[in-house]
Amino acid sequence: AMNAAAEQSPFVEQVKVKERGRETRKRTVKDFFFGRTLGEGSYSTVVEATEVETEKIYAAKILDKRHIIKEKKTKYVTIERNVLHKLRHPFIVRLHYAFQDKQSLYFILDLAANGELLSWVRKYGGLSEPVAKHYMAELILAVEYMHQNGVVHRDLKPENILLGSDMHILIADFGTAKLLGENDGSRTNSFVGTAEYVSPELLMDRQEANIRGSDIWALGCIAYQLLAGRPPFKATNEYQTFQKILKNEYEFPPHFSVHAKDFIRRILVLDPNYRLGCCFFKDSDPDTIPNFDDLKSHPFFTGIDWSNLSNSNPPQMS
Ligand SMILES: NC(=O)c1nn(CC2CCNCC2)c2c1CCc1cnc(N=C3C=CCC=C3)nc1-2
Repeated sequence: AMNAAAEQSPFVEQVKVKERGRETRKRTVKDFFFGRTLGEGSYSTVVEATEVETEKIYAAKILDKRHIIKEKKTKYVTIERNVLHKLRHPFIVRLHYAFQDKQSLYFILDLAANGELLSWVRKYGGLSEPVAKHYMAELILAVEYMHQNGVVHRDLKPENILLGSDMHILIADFGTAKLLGENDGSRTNSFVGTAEYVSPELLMDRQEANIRGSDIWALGCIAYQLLAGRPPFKATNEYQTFQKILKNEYEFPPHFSVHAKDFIRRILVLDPNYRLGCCFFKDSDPDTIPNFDDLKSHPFFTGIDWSNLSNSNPPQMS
């Protein structure tokens, strides 16, 4: 043990850090070379970033401080940083470093080298059932983990489901996430996701919406889209799309299997009380740890080895 005086000296601090063996030296902008742009947000840009010392390649999400303050988004950025810091899962982009300079915040994240799942769905005009089933299974494990850690994504869609170099998914963009149980004082959920994936209850009454059920509704829309090549509720404008959602107006293309249709039908139910996977909805005790067993046990997932997904080789896209 060290005496009190020794504890205070900065040198000792360094020694302690080294003893911990984790390389926790604070990174700065100078530690990275920034390359091609991967995506632009309203107040952030995502670029490839190579760590000079290790030559490891990451994705750097660079957020403009002045713009965040001007647009009053500091709360969202704080939530995103806390969520990214908290979540550790093979199917969710990890935050490796966070630092700032005078004008920007930097989140150094896993790079998803194979881009958006959406591009693959578009390329094949919809995926085969074995491939769609595999990716829905990965997505269900990732969303179950998020919900069990009190995080609701709120904007799940194929654009935010990325693919790593190993072709496993990496869920991105927690800029719209909500941390359950944190009463941040905001009564209404001011945020609504992307039109095609918004749940009916969120459209009807934001206050009452159990936003975890909204992530599950989005899973139903994504399952449909992976197989059909397009989302179930799509119209010429947002208002028409919302009408289709509220009237539960969608059809299945002929190639959908009986199990695929049944799985999607049981999720795309207007009343979240009767939606597959929303069992937590009934007992309103907020501390119930949600589990997605009702989703995982559906016959659509026959053949999926739930305990080994992140180690398995994803099926060839087709
Ligand atoms: N908003 C984000 O947090 C974010 N945005 N992107 C790029 C977007 C491009 C448009 N669609 C949504 C994602 C990323 C991240 C997280 C971290 C992240 C990690 N890897 C990639 N990789 C890409 C590779 C090729 C094309 C697009 C993205 N992208 C991101």
